[in-house]
Amino acid sequence: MRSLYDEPFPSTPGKVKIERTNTINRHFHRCFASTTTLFFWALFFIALTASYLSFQSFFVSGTRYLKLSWGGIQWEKQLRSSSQIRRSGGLSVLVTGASGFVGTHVSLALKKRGDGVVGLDNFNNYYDPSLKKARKSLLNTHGIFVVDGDLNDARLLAKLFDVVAFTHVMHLAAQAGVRYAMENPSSYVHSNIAGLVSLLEACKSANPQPAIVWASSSSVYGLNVKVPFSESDRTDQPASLYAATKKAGEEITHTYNHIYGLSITGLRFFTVYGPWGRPDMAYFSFTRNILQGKPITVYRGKNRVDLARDFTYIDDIVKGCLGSLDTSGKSTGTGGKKRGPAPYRIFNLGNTSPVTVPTLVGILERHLKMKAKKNFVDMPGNGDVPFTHANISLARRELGYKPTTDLQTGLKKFVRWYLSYYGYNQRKSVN
Ligand SMILES: O=C(O)[C@H]1O[C@H](OP(=O)(O)OP(=O)(O)OC[C@H]2O[C@@H](n3ccc(=O)[nH]c3=O)[C@H](O)[C@@H]2O)[C@H](O)[C@@H](O)[C@H]1O
Repeated sequence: MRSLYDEPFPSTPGKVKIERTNTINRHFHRCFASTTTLFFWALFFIALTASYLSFQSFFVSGTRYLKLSWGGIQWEKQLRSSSQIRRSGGLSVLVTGASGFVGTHVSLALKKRGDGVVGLDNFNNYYDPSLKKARKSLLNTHGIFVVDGDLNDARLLAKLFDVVAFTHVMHLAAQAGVRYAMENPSSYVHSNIAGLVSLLEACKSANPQPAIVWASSSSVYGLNVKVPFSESDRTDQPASLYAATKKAGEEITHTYNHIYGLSITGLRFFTVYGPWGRPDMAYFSFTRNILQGKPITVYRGKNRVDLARDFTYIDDIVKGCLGSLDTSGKSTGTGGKKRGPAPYRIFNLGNTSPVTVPTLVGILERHLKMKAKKNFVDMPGNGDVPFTHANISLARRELGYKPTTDLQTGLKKFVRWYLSYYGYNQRKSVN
């Protein structure tokens, strides 16, 4: 007797000869024998897949909701307590990039004088996040709550403005670093362009609208050769993507000032250094390498000319930031509508005395009591500029800005902090 398997499979289900199969197989083939039944099965499988997918997406979004690092009664309580103003005429400030170098110092200074401060930081890993966490702990011990979140999270920003009526935003969150822009260009667009717009959108819709003070950069002067750099000088020749995104930020904030009446102050920081600084910056990485006996690379410009920077100490920058907040003037809009013109300002915050990079190395050698192993290398074409030099007349006049710390003194304070933070006296390794 021939079994079913001896029969060749029919090419068309409708042509199956049912009488030559057993009962079960007959049913099986009948099911598939008509196009109507096929259609039914196809529908059934589509419905099954669709319900699986919708269940999965419900499950994923549910999990995401549960994992949110912000929200809830306790979280809102922390926000309110942190933003509490404790002096008459005080400010309530949202500090973005609060666990960054400048953000930490500005937050502490504001809190110290009785202003309310809430921090926001995404704790990204551009440099050692443990340093950012340590800064966050420092802020916590001073009663400053730092929200773990990203500028591009519009829901989070809306919630922050919902819970606290911030009078000011000190916007310091950014993708920093001039040379890293060639390695990771999209991170500059994400933070310095998209993140900025997301923040401005939230500020424009907030009621009351806060005044905004934000960090631009000396790098916007790019290939400008007129010294010292004044705010009215050319800034349309950026040398790096970092500089280009900061310049774009100046244009974007102008638009929001013009359309929505947001009060805007942009600060062009000149190579800020000091305790709790950024490990990617030259003074910091030079210190680390000198202590570890590793060589450092010192860039040189055309014809072996030394590069120079208008290195500015953190305490001076903090004074400039607070002066800017205090004099910012009000935003004029409500509910996303402009009611009148609002201030739009840009200031240089520098030290006005450029120092060459080899001189910086010499100062570090003296403070560390160790010799650096220097490798001089021609400046690579990676976005660097040969020198920076700030004209600060405008900031002096409008903000009362007056830097008082020279590089020698500032680096001494930095080295003292560095040795203590990394436990270097106990010969703990530094990464
Ligand atoms: O004012 C700004 O707007 C910017 O300041 C800072 O940029 P820069 O002035 O480039 O500081 P930084 O990297 O410390 O290099 C200092 C000098 O050391 C030289 N340099 C650097 C590294 C190295 O290995 N060797 C070297 O010679 C280098 O060629 C340069 O001459 C901020 O990082 C940036 O985020 C932005 O805020």
